[in-house]
Amino acid sequence: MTDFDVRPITDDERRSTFDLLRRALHVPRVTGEVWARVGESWPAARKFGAFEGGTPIGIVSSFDTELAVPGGRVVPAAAVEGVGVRADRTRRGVLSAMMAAQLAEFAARGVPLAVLHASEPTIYGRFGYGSAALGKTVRVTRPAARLHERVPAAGEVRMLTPEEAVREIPALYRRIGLHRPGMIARPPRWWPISHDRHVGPDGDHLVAVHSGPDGDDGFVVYATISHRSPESPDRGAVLDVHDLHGADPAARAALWRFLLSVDLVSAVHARHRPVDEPLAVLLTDHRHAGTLAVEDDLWLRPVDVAAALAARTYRAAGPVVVAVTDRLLPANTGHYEVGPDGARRTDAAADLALDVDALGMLYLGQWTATALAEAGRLEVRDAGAVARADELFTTVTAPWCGTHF
Ligand SMILES: CC(=O)SCCNC(=O)CCNC(=O)[C@H](O)C(C)(C)COP(=O)(O)OP(=O)(O)OC[C@H]1O[C@@H](n2cnc3c(N)ncnc32)[C@H](O)[C@@H]1OP(=O)(O)O
Repeated sequence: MTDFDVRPITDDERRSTFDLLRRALHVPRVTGEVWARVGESWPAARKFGAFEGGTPIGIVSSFDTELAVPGGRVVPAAAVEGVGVRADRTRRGVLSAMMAAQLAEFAARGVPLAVLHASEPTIYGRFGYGSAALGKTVRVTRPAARLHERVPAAGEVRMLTPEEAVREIPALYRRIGLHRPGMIARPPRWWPISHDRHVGPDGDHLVAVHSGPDGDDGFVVYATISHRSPESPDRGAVLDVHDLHGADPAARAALWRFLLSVDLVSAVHARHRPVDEPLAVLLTDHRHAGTLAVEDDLWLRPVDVAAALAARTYRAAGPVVVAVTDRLLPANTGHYEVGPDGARRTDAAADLALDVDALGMLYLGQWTATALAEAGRLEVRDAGAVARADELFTTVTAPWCGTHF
């Protein structure tokens, strides 16, 4: 049995908790020189540590962001990151205690939704997070893959210098906007660690920007993995896409056209792309764009169920009453009516019942009520309500986060 306290960390505990996290994720501790550069991106704010005496044994962190929800609204959200427990203190409730403290703090601040990317899909369901957006890993083989002649071709692609990439991409990401449910705003502290480090003067990633009729409207960040060897000297490199965003389909197609035009390349590889990105129909031959995997991408937890349900829109269908159970935030447990004119609490009898993590799965439109019912994750009390819930919650565009954190 371990005796530990969970509390917000202090400024003096930033470095030791950062080191603890890196150890939990199996990456080496940073040197003093690196800490001097990245330390500011690990502020004490929004972090709970678990401590034995004064020694940290666990950490959970988050940052404030905004999340696009179905219907186009962008709502405040907490992005959970930096979760780790010291290897000799796992499986004795340390994470559970930190998650409970963090969720209580989100609820006290009135944050409607929390999101995260999970290192393992088995961890977060018990804390009310549901797998809310999937991402696919694609591989487009070269040199045969080419874009169909009808794919619109307008604008120009230009490569940026490392200095330009650091300077220009944050504003371009903001200009592109959060146009898909699941996309999040990237706060200033996200960029040094997740972008500048890769694309800046010491990084090994390349950046290309697309300019359309109204100026810059898309960018791609990618790395080049050389596959040449003495045994196969002619084998081309693989372009590994790290970040690709475009304001509209034409900008995104132009960036793919650019990637497929780079010489001495045998394949373009991209992880965590939207599941409905129409790569196959952009190409003359579907088979040159293979989906290697479809994985959980964004996990979502309604923190304030009433506010979360009211934030998104619903398609036209008869209303349904959903009973939600939330073990960790019991104030959420209750009945909610959801219809084309919005969502609110109700005393009416429930047509459907589910736990808050399953509501997280339904929320961005990734999973249907039918799928959740078939999997036993949604209890059906009125058979007609499942089809109505399918219609209400469905979105035309698949949800996608597109930001690693
Ligand atoms: C958002 C992010 O940052 S993702 C990164 C998450 N971090 C990592 O993966 C780093 C390596 N792993 C770790 O540091 C730890 O194992 C953690 C943080 C995943 C879990 O911490 P723990 O303190 O062991 O969790 P805790 O003891 O509270 O476990 C609660 C329950 O979850 C289960 N659980 C916890 N981690 C896992 C896991 N990796 N796989 C399966 N079950 C797990 C426990 O068995 C326990 O189940 P129970 O309630 O039925 O008994």
